[in-house]
Amino acid sequence: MSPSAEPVTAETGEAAPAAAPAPPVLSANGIHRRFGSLVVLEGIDITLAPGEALGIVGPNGAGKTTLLDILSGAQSPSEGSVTFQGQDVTRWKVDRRCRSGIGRSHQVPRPFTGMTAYENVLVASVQGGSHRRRAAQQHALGVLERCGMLGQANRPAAALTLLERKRLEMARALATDPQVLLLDEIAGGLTDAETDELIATIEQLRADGIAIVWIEHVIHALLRVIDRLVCLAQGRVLAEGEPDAVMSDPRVVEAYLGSAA
Ligand SMILES: Nc1ncnc2c1ncn2[C@@H]1O[C@H](COP(=O)(O)OP(=O)(O)OP(=O)(O)O)[C@@H](O)[C@H]1O
Repeated sequence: MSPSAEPVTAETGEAAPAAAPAPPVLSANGIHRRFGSLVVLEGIDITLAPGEALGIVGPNGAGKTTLLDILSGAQSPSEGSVTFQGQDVTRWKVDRRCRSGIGRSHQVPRPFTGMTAYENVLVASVQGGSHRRRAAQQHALGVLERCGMLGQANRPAAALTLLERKRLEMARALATDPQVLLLDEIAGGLTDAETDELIATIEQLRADGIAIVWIEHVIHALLRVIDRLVCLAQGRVLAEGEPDAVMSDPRVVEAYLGSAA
């Protein structure tokens, strides 16, 4: 046996070439977004590997939600493209991207308040997923269980606590069977104990192989889950890479926390 850590080929005994990294499941390529003369995003390139958890931070107004809107199809870029599983999906609307495997939670949960938690997830399961009626019912119950919401299945959405509404928001996104889940400030306003519960759920989704893009101001929660971090400021990528390194980058400290180290 070779003492080298490199794999060797049987025929030649030479080191085998390293396996190529998996192509990104989702990428934003040269994204610009303008509203009239206001430039909100200016040449953003990001990639998400299969099963990866990518965090996005940045000061208020940096363009984070606009970028998530462009990834989900809620907005079109002024320039640039979005690629999902190797396909250019830039012109695809939200519903088509959703059915194809891009799920999204919103900063402000938007359940149908007159429906129960179960009915909310069922609607998402039927409309966003590819489930027929009976399968959709089973699927909705499974998703509620995955999000720790089975006990609240029959409660009206309007009667849920903040944590439960956030869980329901995630469940509605999951009901569409996403391969990529886009989370927009899901931890805001929760207690530490509630944040722990939410993180456990998100970690389980990761363990199930779902890739995640997570925008968050609650940095300590984000850092417990993500593999890689991007900091946006004034519509540009200010820093990108290993999360702790990005958070201690002096440019990030100055831009995001508002004070030089
Ligand atoms: N529809 C719009 N028309 C005009 N300006 C907009 C529009 N949507 C967003 N903006 C502006 O774009 C900038 C970026 O907004 P965005 O919501 O993407 O920032 P953000 O980083 O998510 O901020 P926050 O952390 O406060 O949620 C802001 O200055 C905002 O006012």
